[in-house]
Amino acid sequence: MSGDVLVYDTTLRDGAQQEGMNLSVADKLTLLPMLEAYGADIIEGGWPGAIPRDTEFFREIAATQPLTRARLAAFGATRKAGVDVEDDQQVAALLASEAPIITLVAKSDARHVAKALRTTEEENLRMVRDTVAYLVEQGREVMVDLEHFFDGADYDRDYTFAVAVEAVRAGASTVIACDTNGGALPDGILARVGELSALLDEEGLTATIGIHAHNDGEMAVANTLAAVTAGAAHIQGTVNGYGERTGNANILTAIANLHLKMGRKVVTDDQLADLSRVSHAVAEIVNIAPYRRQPYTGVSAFAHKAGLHASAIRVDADLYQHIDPARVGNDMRMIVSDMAGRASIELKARELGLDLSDRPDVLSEVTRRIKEAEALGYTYDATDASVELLIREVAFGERLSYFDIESWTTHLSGSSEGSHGAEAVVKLSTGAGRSVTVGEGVGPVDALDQALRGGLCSVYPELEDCELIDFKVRILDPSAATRATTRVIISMSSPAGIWATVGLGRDIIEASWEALTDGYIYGLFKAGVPVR
Ligand SMILES: CC(=O)SCCNC(=O)CCNC(=O)[C@H](O)C(C)(C)COP(=O)(O)OP(=O)(O)OC[C@H]1O[C@@H](n2cnc3c(N)ncnc32)[C@H](O)[C@@H]1OP(=O)(O)O
Ligand SMILES: CC(=O)C(=O)O
Repeated sequence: MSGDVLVYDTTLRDGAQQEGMNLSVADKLTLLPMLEAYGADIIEGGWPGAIPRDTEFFREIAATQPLTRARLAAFGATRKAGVDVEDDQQVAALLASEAPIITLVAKSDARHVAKALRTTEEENLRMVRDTVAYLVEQGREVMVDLEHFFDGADYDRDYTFAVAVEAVRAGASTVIACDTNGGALPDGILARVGELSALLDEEGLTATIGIHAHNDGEMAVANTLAAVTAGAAHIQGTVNGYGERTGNANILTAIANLHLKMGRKVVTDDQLADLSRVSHAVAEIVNIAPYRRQPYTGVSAFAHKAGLHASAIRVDADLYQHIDPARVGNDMRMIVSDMAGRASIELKARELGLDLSDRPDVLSEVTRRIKEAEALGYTYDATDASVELLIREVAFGERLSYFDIESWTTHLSGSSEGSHGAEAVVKLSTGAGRSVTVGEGVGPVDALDQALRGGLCSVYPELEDCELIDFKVRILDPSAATRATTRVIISMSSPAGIWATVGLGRDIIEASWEALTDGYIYGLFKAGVPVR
């Protein structure tokens, strides 16, 4: 354990219970170093014996021993009612997993014992006792997830607490109070965890108390922190809060709050500074787009849009941020929009490497043009490349110039049987002369892109590696039907990075053409090609 609260990661088990998440064995193996990187002390790998992929995962780990620091936990249930623990196939599978830690889920709500297990309260206590004692005898560390602990305690406090005591008496190192249905509030968590801690003391029992909180009331992180305040020294959660239904406590947010706000050294400073990278890397592997507004690690977590904020931030960044974003590996960003003031533009320019602090005329002109353009329908929130082209144009008195477009045309051919594709012709001139290029594509924008690339790449080979990776269309005034204004945002990538440009037009082709030409201009600029 790096600090005074142990971090137990259940991304690979409870995280994988999220709707739409489907982790292969290879995915789980790829995620392991990421979970270790942010400072997980224990990684729960899944439920061997229940889920064939998890059985395979534990086999792989036993064979390859990939963990460098964290310990591995296998998750499973207590023995079945009426079955000897030695004969329970799922308990046997937990042992076969070779995981040094086994986390058992035990019913701790009397209603679940009656309705879900359909057994007696006494038999459930025996199931807990037998399974914990047996696994401890076999040399495993055993932790017990007290399922529905908080709801159970509200219904029949004595029974819920009796299950916890039974687990500790049988040898469990840790009992985890679970808010399985995710509806608890911090006050209740604080009280119940405090009572559990006091009860274990009264009984002369020693065990770590843990917390496992679901997010159904959007309280999972708050509840986790409340439990720590009440004496929990083991927190469970998942990267980015993945998990069953609305998810689990986001372990990254919980760690950042504990470390930076509550003075609990849960991970090292270096691990803390890796939180943002891990959040995004894990999102890539599980194939779920990162949540931009995720606290601490989201790309918008330290992004400022309002002009008034920017004007104060220019003097002191801490005036409008709750922590220094670098502590969690994130960055402050300025967003330029019609809410910008001159300070926003100055800070954005600084981000781009331009000092405009003594150019009030430029700041005013860019601000004016941004507001005017946004009123027409342009958007600059997510199109930094268009913002940079505009700032440079105003600051240096002319647009970056690599080519002149003489004309472009495109047409789509079709018949009653459907569309047959599109063709475009682009006539342009560069320093190397005039060219006329034909492009063919699946649609008119694709054809225009092919023709433009064709004309440019022969002169600027730097564009060979540049590709169009995303294309978003928005009709701004749909009530105007076919006369509506269309906005297109195009994203491009090259070895130099990813950038986005915006175009506006009376139709999708005109809007795309503007975004496309700006995209290539920016690509040439990013590649360091000198202007004409
Ligand atoms: C709160 C949580 O998120 S816990 C984690 C939940 N995760 C999962 O359920 C994912 C993996 N689960 C599975 O693959 C399957 O549900 C299995 C293999 C565990 C069980 O499958 P099946 O044998 O077909 O049973 P089924 O899923 O229908 O019902 C669960 C059984 O476990 C019993 N059970 C539930 N909790 C416990 C427990 N803590 N201890 C012992 N038995 C339990 C139920 O009473 C039920 O028994 P029954 O078959 O005699 O009615
Ligand atoms: C164990 C578990 O996942 C829960 O109670 O929510």
